[in-house]
Amino acid sequence: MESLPLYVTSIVLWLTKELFQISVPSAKERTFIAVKPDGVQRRLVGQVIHRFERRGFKLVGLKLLQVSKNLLSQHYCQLTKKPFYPDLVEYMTSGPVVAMVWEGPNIVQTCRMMVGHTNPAEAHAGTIRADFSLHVSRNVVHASDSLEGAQREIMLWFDGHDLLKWDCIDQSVTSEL
Ligand SMILES: Cc1cn([C@H]2C[C@H](O)[C@@H](COP(=O)(O)OP(=O)(O)OP(=O)(O)O)O2)c(=O)[nH]c1=O
Ligand SMILES: Nc1ncnc2c1ncn2[C@@H]1O[C@H](COP(=O)(O)OP(=O)(O)O)[C@@H](O)[C@H]1O
Ligand SMILES: [Mg+2]
Repeated sequence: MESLPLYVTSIVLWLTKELFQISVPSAKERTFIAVKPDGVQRRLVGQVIHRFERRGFKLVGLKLLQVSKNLLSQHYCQLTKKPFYPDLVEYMTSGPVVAMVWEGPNIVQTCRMMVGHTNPAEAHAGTIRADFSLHVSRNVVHASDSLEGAQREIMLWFDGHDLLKWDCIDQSVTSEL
């Protein structure tokens, strides 16, 4: 059987989405991920990146930096009253952090699942925190916990110019959705 012309397929696809109100997750959703100082010290950066790459997500921003207390207080503004906050600041400024922005469908929620519970003792096996850490105060990675949080954190840690728009040539089908 001959296949339908591309424009017919596109119109049918568009009509189907409109008629049935199918919501397709945006392939452009972004999240902020950081390998914390313990992860960098333990040379886990490559393994963390590998997890997101093999899942199929796209890296759009990456830098190694020494975090200032000022940046950290903005990043963790909701935690400043917590009893562990002073230790958290000391830990997060104790050495370099690898800051990243990743892109893909449903990425905020998926990365949270891949990172696992805040406390590694409660994280499921197979998550980054369960596989690489033992204690909540040294839990290797940060991942944004909501879409709004991701947007706020990306703007805080990155200059717009440092985020790259590029096409994964193997993902042209999904990027059209
Ligand atoms: C809740 C809690 C957090 N922390 C530390 C470890 C957490 O990674 C960090 C922030 O806590 P949270 O933001 O509550 O944990 P999180 O899983 O969202 O971690 P992150 O935001 O870094 O992705 O504070 C403690 O040291 N003790 C605690 O009781
Ligand atoms: N009870 C705790 N004791 C020490 N550090 C903590 C504790 N809870 C959270 N943290 C630290 O604060 C970070 C941020 O906390 P939170 O945003 O609540 O969790 P998550 O990192 O999972 O988003 C955690 O990743 C962890 O490093
Ligand atoms: Mg958090």
